[in-house]
Amino acid sequence: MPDPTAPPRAGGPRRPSDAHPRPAPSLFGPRALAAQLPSALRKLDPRTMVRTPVMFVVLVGSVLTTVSALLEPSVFAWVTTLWLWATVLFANLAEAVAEGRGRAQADALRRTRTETTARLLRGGTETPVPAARLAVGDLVVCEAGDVIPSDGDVVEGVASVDESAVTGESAPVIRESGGDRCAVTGGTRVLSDRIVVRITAEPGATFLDRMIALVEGADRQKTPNEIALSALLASLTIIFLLAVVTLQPFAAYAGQPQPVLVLVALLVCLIPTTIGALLSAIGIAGMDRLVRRNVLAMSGRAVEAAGNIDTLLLDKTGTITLGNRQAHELLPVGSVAEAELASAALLASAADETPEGRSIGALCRTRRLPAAPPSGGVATLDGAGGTPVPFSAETRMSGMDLAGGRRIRKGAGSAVRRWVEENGGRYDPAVVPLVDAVSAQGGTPLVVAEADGAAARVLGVVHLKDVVKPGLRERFDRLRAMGIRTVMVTGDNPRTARAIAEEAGVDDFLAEATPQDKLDLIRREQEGGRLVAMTGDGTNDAPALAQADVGVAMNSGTSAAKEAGNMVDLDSDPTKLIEIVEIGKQLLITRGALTTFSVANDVAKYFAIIPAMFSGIAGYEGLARLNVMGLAGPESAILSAVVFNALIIVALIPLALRGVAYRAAGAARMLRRNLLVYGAGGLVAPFAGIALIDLVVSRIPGLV
Ligand SMILES: Nc1ncnc2c1ncn2[C@@H]1O[C@H](COP(=O)(O)OP(=O)(O)OP(=O)(O)O)[C@@H](O)[C@H]1O
Ligand SMILES: [K+]
Ligand SMILES: [Mg+2]
Repeated sequence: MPDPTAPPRAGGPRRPSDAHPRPAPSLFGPRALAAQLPSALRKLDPRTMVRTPVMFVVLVGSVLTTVSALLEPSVFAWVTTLWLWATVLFANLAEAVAEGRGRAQADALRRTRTETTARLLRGGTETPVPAARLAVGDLVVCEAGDVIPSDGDVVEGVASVDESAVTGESAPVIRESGGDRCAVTGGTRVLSDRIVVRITAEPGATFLDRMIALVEGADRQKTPNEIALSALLASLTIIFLLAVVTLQPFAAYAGQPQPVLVLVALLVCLIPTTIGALLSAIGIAGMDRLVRRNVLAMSGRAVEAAGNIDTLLLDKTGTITLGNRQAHELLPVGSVAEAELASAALLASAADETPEGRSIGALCRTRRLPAAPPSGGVATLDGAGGTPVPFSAETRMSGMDLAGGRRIRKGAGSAVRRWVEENGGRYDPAVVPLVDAVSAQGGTPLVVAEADGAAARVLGVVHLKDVVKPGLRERFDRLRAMGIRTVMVTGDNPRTARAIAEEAGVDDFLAEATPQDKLDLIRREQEGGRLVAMTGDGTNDAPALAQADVGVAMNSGTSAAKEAGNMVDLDSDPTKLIEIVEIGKQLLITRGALTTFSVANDVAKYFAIIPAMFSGIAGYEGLARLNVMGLAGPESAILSAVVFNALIIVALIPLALRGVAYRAAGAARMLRRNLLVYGAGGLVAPFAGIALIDLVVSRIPGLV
């Protein structure tokens, strides 16, 4: 058995710092681009392309120009056609590169998902079965050295577990039955001791499977913002399509109908191909940036919401504190002897599988109190037997009804007070200062009381001690600077809550909160139009995690919490939300910046092509004055615009994947700055770029 008084490690003292993000596999060099060429070619499938309407139009255009080049071959026709195909390919390349990074990680994860044999426990005997045959509810035994065959909850025992296969963190963590640290992940390895695990995942639907699907983007769906933007881009495309089609009668009237090739080139230059090509890559890259910080976002929608969070709710135990509340001292009330209190506390914990319950036995053992059980189990019932009353977050009590009629309870002061009074007793006022003293130190007081036939009475207090995670204050200060309000919610009493809230530096707290209260608090915030993030680890946090716009479950928490949230933090660091918010904001800003750039870009290209198309037509000499760039000739101008339009996609892939630089201060100011930089840049870049390309293109023999 690990020493229960040893410093806890579960999700704990890993510094809540700028933990090093996982290194990104090779970035966007020419080699990385070339490596993704095959996947980019595979994406030419029209069924895939049609999901991006803008690029689908370019694909159709490329087919049209190919046909026209075949019918009326010329150097101009073929070179332009080639560059139109390149445009489509570059768009696919952007997406392929973005996905490629996840794929490398998925491969690495797959390698850890080796074939394991589980030790299935049935009727007290063990049978070896392949992990893939385990069903939900099966019990399996895992001992030191065993790979845990599937996800589950520890129902018996305590063990240290190496979770590095999943989290990348080599320090072992404690997993134990009963509390908020009972969940184990398939593919991780038990380092010491023996645990019995109840399987909670269907084969093929384990956490590791989900993680692989996630980093691969297997079931990626467009987010609401992406859908809205796609719709906007699609309507712009239709408008320009109509504009280009109606141009033909004018040109014909002027005596120079334009060839299909030129019309397609014009259309492709006008529609927002840049953002159309990069949109999905931007979204994938955002998810990928989270993964590299050990956060698994189950949906892109959650990442977007994170960019706009107003309120962050944090659960106290296990999230703000290390989460291993341990019995630290026994405070008998009045004339009660310490041994009497110890004996009652032990009986009340005899069947309490929570870490708090078990720690009471451990305390009595280290203090060598007479009632302490010799070893192993928590307490013996002296053969008397009894009915355990398990702990629940609703009642905030646990205890035992002994066969002889004696009933013992321990729990939160307010809960035990009610119980004592309901059982005809008087809540001894002498216990109040004891409770307050424990609370003032940020500890959790558990009041112990008994009822034996006659009136109930209070015996004393068990001081459960917990430690606030280091380094939280500065991180909450940073959240405040980002305009995010932090609220701690806890089932503990208001005094304890206040002490911990002050020590950790949160803005506000809610004490004596039941799971329903947590849920109501989130709903209230949301009704005010605020977006709420919640960080939690316990089963009783699950409803709140599900209700929150961003629900970040600690990996150290229960499976219920991990199922309910839309993100899992593998480092179990409550302040990870800072990074999550930054990545969300960066995603939104990047998308906005590139959309601005793309549209501004297209406007500029208009001035390159229209004068070229109409140049040389009698009666339209005036348009030639619009040829501000002084391009060599109509063909060269059109081709240069098409080439620029294609190259700008490749040039912006790194920006789309890396995201625009994000600084915490003033999101509104940043937005304004970006509009200026990317809007003005988008207008100017094509003029310079097209003029330069024109210099090269006009030298192609046979073009003009
Ligand atoms: N094993 C136990 N037996 C009896 N009472 C307990 C036990 N564990 C906790 N309590 C009491 O119940 C209260 C609520 O505990 P719980 O762990 O549900 O808090 P919570 O809602 O998860 O909040 P947080 O985790 O943020 O502290 C505690 O403050 C304590 O007084
Ligand atoms: K374009
Ligand atoms: Mg909790």
